[in-house]
Amino acid sequence: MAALSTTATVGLSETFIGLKQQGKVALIPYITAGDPDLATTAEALKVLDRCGSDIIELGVPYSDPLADGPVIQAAATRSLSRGTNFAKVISMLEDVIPQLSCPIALFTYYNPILKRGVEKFMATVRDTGVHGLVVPDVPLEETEMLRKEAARHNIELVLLTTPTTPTIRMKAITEASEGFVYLVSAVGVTGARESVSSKVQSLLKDIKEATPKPVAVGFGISKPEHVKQVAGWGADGVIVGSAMVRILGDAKSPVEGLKELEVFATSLKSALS
Ligand SMILES: O=P(O)(O)OC[C@@H](O)[C@@H](O)c1c[nH]c2ccccc12
Repeated sequence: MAALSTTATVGLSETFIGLKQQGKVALIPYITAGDPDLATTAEALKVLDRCGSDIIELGVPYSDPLADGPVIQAAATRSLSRGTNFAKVISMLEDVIPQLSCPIALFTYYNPILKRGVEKFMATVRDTGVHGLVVPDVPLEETEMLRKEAARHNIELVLLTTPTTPTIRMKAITEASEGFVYLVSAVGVTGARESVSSKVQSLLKDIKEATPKPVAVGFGISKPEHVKQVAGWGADGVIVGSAMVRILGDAKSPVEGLKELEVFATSLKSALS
C-alpha cells in the first residue's frame, strides 16, 4: 500500500536552517523503541510528529546502556524482554518514516553497530530513511571511520560535548559533529531533573563562539519551563527523553500513554512558540 504522505525529507541541518529562518527552537523528543511494544512506538512517532516535533531521536534498546538513568534503562529492559531487536526496529521504521514529516535521528550504543559492521549498519539505516545518528559511547578519536561511513551514506553523525569537556576538545567535537552539536547539560546519566544547571548558559555561549553549527541541549529537561529557559539561553534545540519515556512506561495502557504523550509534547511545543 502506498504511504499516506511522504513529506519527510530534510535532514537535521536543513531542519535547523528552516527553523532559524523562522526564529524557532527545535523540539527534539527521545523515546526508546519497543517500549511498551513496537506498534506503540510507531504510533508514538506519529503522535510526536503531529505535535510539531522538529526531529525525533529514537533509541535502539541495548542491554548495557551505561549513559542512561533508571527510566531509560528500565524502558530498554522491558523492550528487550519483549523481543525487540535491531531488525524489528528497522522494519517498523521502514513503514513509519514515509508517514512522518520530521527527520529521525537513531540513537544507539556503539556495540550494535560494530556487531553488524559499520558499513552495513550505515547502509541499512540510510535505506530506512533515517537522517541522523547519535552514538554516545564513541570517543572523538575513534569516530573517524564512523564519520566517514556515515557521511558516505548521507547520515549526519551527531557528537556530544559535556560540561567537563575541555575547551580544545569541545572545539574539535563541534568541528566534527554533523547535523547539530549535542550539549549534555549535566554530568551523570539521563533522567528528569528539577532544574537545568545555569552553567548551560555559559557552555552554550562558549560553543556558539566556537561554531556556527546549531546546538541542542539535552539531559534533565522535562518541563515546559525548562524548555523555555534553555531556549532563552540561546539553544537551537531542546532534547527531552526520560520525561517522554516515563509517560509511555507508566501508562495504564498504550492508548492512555499515547494520549498523555500528545498532551505533554504539545505543552513543550507551545512553550517554544
Ligand atoms: O533523558 P533525558 O535526561 O531527557 O536526556 C536526553 C536523552 O534521553 C537522550 O538524548 C538520550 C538517551 N540516552 C542517552 C545516552 C547518552 C546521551 C543522550 C541520551
